[in-house]
Amino acid sequence: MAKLLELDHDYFVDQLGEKADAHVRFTYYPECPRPELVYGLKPHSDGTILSVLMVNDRVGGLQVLKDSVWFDVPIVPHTLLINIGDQTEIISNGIFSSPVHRVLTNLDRERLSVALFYSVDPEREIKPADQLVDENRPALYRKVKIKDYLVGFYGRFSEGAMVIDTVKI
Ligand SMILES: O=C(O)CCC(=O)C(=O)O
Ligand SMILES: [Fe+2]
Repeated sequence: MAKLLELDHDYFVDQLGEKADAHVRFTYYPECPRPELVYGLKPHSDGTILSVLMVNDRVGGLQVLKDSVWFDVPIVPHTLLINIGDQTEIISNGIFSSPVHRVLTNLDRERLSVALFYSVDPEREIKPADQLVDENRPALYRKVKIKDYLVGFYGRFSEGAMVIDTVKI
């Protein structure tokens, strides 16, 4: 990613800091008698630098939003899905975007996923990289402490709002 943005090759690694956070979420989605009424996971973007997702290789349900249309994420067995998160969107000044995604429920099949979330040290602040800001492309996001961002994250998520909107200039 740093190479594509013409940043120092370890730019993102440096941003992570000494106490970068990694955690894992196992999600079990049971069968749902009314899938048209219930989300497995409602629309959100991940608050991370990157998320690595291992999805069920038989039951779909993950969808990604592009140009106001929901697309099914195809199932590719034995494949890990790498998802860019909000922290990367902020640091890249919007050049990489953190996709909005959701999970649908399934009438008669249960589903499992395992997600690994990688984040900057919660005590650090992030902002768009100086090299990606100039008069033609001003900073699109304000500086934010990761801890504050993630605290807001779960509150905003439960309200169905997009947390990244809170740091947009
Ligand atoms: O279960 C999935 O396929 C996606 C999980 C997800 O988006 C998340 O945990 O943030
Ligand atoms: Fe997610």
